[in-house]
Amino acid sequence: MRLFLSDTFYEAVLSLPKKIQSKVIAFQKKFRENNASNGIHLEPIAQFKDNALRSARVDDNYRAIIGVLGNNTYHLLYVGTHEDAYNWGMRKRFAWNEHTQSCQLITVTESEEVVSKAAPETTENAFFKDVTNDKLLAIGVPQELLGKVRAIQTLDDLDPLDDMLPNDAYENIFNLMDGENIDDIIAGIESGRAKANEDELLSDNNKRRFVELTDDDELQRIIDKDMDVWQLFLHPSQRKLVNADYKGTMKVSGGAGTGKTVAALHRMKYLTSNPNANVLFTTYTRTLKENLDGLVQKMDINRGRYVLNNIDQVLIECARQYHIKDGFKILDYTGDEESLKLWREVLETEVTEFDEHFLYDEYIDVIVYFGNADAHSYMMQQRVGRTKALSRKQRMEIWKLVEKYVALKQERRYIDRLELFNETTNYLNEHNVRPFTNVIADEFQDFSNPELKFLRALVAEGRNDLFLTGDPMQRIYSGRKINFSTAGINVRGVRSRRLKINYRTTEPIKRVAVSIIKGQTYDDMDGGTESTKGYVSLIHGGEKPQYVMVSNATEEVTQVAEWIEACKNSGISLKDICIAAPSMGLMKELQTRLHTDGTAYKVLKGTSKQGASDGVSLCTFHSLKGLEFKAVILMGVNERNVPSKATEAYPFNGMDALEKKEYLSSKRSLLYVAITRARGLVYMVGYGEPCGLVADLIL
Ligand SMILES: Nc1ncnc2c1ncn2[C@@H]1O[C@H](COP(=O)(O)OP(=O)(O)OP(=O)(O)O)[C@@H](O)[C@H]1O
Repeated sequence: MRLFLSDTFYEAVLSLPKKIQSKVIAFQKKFRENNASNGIHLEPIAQFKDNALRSARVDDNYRAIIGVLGNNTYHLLYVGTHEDAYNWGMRKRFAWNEHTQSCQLITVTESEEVVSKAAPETTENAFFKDVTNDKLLAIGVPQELLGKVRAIQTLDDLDPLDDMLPNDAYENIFNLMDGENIDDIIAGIESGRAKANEDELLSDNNKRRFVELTDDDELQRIIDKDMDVWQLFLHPSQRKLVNADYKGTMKVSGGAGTGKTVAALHRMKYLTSNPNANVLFTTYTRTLKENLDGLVQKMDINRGRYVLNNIDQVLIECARQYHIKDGFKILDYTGDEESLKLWREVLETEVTEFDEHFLYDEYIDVIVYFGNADAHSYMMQQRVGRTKALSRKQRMEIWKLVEKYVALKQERRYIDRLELFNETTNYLNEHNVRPFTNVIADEFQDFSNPELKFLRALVAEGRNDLFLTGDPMQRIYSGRKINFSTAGINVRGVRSRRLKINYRTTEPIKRVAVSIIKGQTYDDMDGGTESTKGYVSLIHGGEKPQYVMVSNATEEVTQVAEWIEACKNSGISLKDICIAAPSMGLMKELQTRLHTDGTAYKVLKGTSKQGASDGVSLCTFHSLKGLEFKAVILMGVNERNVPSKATEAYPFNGMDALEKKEYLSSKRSLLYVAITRARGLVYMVGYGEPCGLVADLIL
C-alpha cells in the first residue's frame, strides 16, 4: 500500500491540539498496517459528491478524509472534527490529472451538484476564444470546469473560480490572462512530469502537494520536528531550481513572497549533501541573517558544511584570515563621520572648488565602486549615476586630492568599507584562494558592485558556483546600482529564472502592492528590465487593504489602537501584529498609548528586540524587510513621508532630477516591501496630504 500526505492534510494536522495530533499519528500507523481493520472504518459517505473520497475514523470525534487512487494508493487529504471533515469532504472532488501528472482537488459549490461534462460554445467576448480545449486541458483545467473557464471574459470573472479550480490550473489561467504564452506554460508543466520509466506519483508536479510517507514513523518525525509546509512541499518551479546542477551561476528573482528564500534554503540543503561542501549562505543585513539562522536550523543541515553570515562579517573574517589590512579601522559613511573628517583635513591645505561631501561621493561611488587603481583608469571611467559633469582638468585635480586622502588614511590606519571589499577581492583573485565551494546570496538587490565582485571571488568559477536570489522591486537603498556583468557574474539567458507564485499575501494585498510598482521600470541589474508580469497569489480571498486619513498625530494613534483591538477580537495574537512607520520618531506617541492601554510591545531595531517577546512589534519600514506577520499596520503614510511625485515641497530640496527619480523609486519600493510583509491584513493611516501611491484605497 502506498500512502501520501497532502499539504491540505498537513496544514489541518498542524492546527489540531497536540493530543489529537498524537492520535492522528497513531491512526496513520494503523491505516498503513491494515486499512480494512474495523477500527479504521474506511468508508464512502453518501453526502460526498465524489466516490474517490472516503472517511476514516481517527477517534470518536475526529475523522480523516482519504482520497483513493486505484486499488492500493491512498492520500491523506484532510482531518478535523466529524462535522468539519464531512463539510470539507462534501465540497471536494479528488482526481488524478493525466495532463499535469498531479492529483487535483476541485471545490464544488452547493449549486454545482451536477457538473456538465460538455464545454459550452465560446462566446465572442470570451478571453480564451482562440485557445483550444486541448490546450486548456493541458494546463490542468479539469474537464468538468472547461465550460466555466471558457465563459471567462475578464480577470473579474476568474475571481469566483479561484476557490473551485485546482491551484495549479488557477495559476496557469491567471498567467495566461497576464500575457504569458500558453505553449511556455505547457512546456513548464511538461518539465515537471515524470520522465519515462519514472514513478508518475513522484513527478515534480505531484510532489508540490503530495509527499509519500515511506515508513510508519515518517509522519511522526515531520510533526515532532514541527516542520513548516515549505519544508515539505515545493512548487515545481522551486524544486526544479534547487535540485539541479548548473554549469555556473543561477539568478532567481521574483516578487515579494514568491519563496525565493525558501528556494535558497533548499538549495543549501541540496549542495550540502556533498560531503566536501563548504557553502556560504549570505545576505546584506544582519537582521536577515538572524532570521535565516532559525530557518536553516529547521533544514537539518550538517553544520560542518556551511557558513551563514551577513556579507560584512564574511568580509571581516576573510580579511582577518588572510591578514589583509591587519589592524585597520573600517570607515563607513552612513555610520561614521570619520571619513568626512579625513576629507576635511585634506582640504585644509588645498584650494579647490570641491567640498568633502562631493569628494567622498566621487571617491566611493566612482573610484572605489569601479576599482580605479590609477589616474589613467579614473580618467577613462564612466561616472554612472553622478550628475555633475567633470572636465579632464577637474578629474586630474580630484585624483591628486584622492592620493592625499589615501595617504592620510594609510597613515592613520583607516580603510573605507567598500575599499576593503576591493582589496580582499584582489587578494583572493591574485592568490587564487577560494574559501567556499558554493555561494548562496539572498536579497541580491541590496548588494553593491564591490560586494558582488567579492562574492564572485569567494568561489571558483564553474559548476554551481553562485546561487543568487532577490527582487529588484524591493531595492530600498537608493543609489546602490549594481550590474552583474561588471561584477564578473554571468546571469544571462537561462541563468536567470523568475518565481511567480506568491505564497505569503492574499490576492487583495498583492493587487495593491502590484499597483504601487505597476508601470515602473525596474533594472534587472544586468542591462535589461525586470518583468512585473505573472505574479499570482496562492491565497485567494481576504480583506482589501485599508487606508484611512486622519487630522493629526493623536487621531493617528487612536486609529492604530482601534485596529490592534480589532485584530485581537478576530483572534490574531499580538505577536502576529506589526506596526511600522517611516521612522521610529513617528511612533513615540503610539508607545505612550500602548503603555497606557497595557498593550505589550517590542521594538525591532537591527538585530535587537527590546520589550515583551509576545507583544506587538514596532519598527521602521526599512526594518520590515524579510519579515512577515499576519497583520501589518503602517503609520505615517502620507505624501511627505512616502512621496509619489516630485514637488519642491518636502524632502526634495537640493536633489537633481536623477536623484529625485531614484529617491521616489526607493520610496515606492519601500511601501511595496512594507505592504507585502502581511499575510492577511494591511491597514494604513496618515494625516496631511494623502500618499498618491495608495490614495485610491481611501473610502
Ligand atoms: N513551497 C512552499 N510551500 C508553502 N509555503 C511556502 C513555499 N515557499 C514559500 N512559502 C512561504 O511563503 C512565504 C514567503 O516565502 P519567502 O520568504 O521564501 O519568499 P521571498 O520571495 O524570499 O519573499 P520576500 O522577497 O518578500 O522576502 C513564507 O511564509 C514561506 O514559508
